[in-house]
Amino acid sequence: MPDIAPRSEFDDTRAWLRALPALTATAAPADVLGPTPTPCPLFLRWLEDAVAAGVPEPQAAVLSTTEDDGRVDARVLILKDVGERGWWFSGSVDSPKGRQLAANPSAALTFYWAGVGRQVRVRGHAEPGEAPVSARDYLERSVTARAVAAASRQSEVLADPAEYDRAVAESVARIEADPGLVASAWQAWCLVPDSVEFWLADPGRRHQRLRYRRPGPSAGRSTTGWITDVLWP
Ligand SMILES: Cc1cc2nc3c(=O)[nH]c(=O)nc-3n(C[C@H](O)[C@H](O)[C@H](O)COP(=O)(O)O)c2cc1C
Repeated sequence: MPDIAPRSEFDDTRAWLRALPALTATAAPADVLGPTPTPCPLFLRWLEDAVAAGVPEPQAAVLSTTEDDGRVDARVLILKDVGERGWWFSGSVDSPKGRQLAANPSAALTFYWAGVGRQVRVRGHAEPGEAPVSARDYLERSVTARAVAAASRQSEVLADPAEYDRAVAESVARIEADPGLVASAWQAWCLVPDSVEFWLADPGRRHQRLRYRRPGPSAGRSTTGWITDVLWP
């Protein structure tokens, strides 16, 4: 990141924001969008590229969901696994996101890897994973992370911070007494995609976009289950 003058030296916030560099990644190798039969291997290749380029926390993504009244909600979380079935993430069924997904499983995951100038958008529906998958995910967390997950009334108002400390301490004690304990609300979800878009920045603003989508019932011609389209930038 080049040296940028502090915000106070700009006329207004707008001017400061305009001065911040964006899409600074250098051009990618020509074959970087070479399509694979399904989106999963291409995603993994891109994720490997992001890791190799030192992109911080490339496994973090924005999960978008909707509320009952149609309002959109979104938050960052961690990608737990990827395979041909879909993109896995986890959290509490009692959290707002858990309730939103139960009411409407339509969801999207958005990855942005600035260091390599790439974005991936995964859209589809979230399926609750099988109980052993959720249990394994929970048990792989640290004791503290398990205790917080078990104790937390996530996203509710915390009136008294001492209440949090008490609840987590009790939860740690329960886990230490029974290390195999799995919080009943912990859930792994699989975002089963119907569309996955790969977006590649170009220094000359001729960005490249490749979208995979599952054909509708009438199309029925794809051998892999996916159709690819190049999109206008
Ligand atoms: C880098 C990062 C990783 C996170 N990972 C998770 C995660 O894996 N699962 C989760 O439930 N929340 C995770 N969070 C917290 C969520 O962003 C969010 O605050 C929380 O899940 C409550 O969201 P909700 O009220 O929409 O349910 C993470 C936050 C950040 C910034």
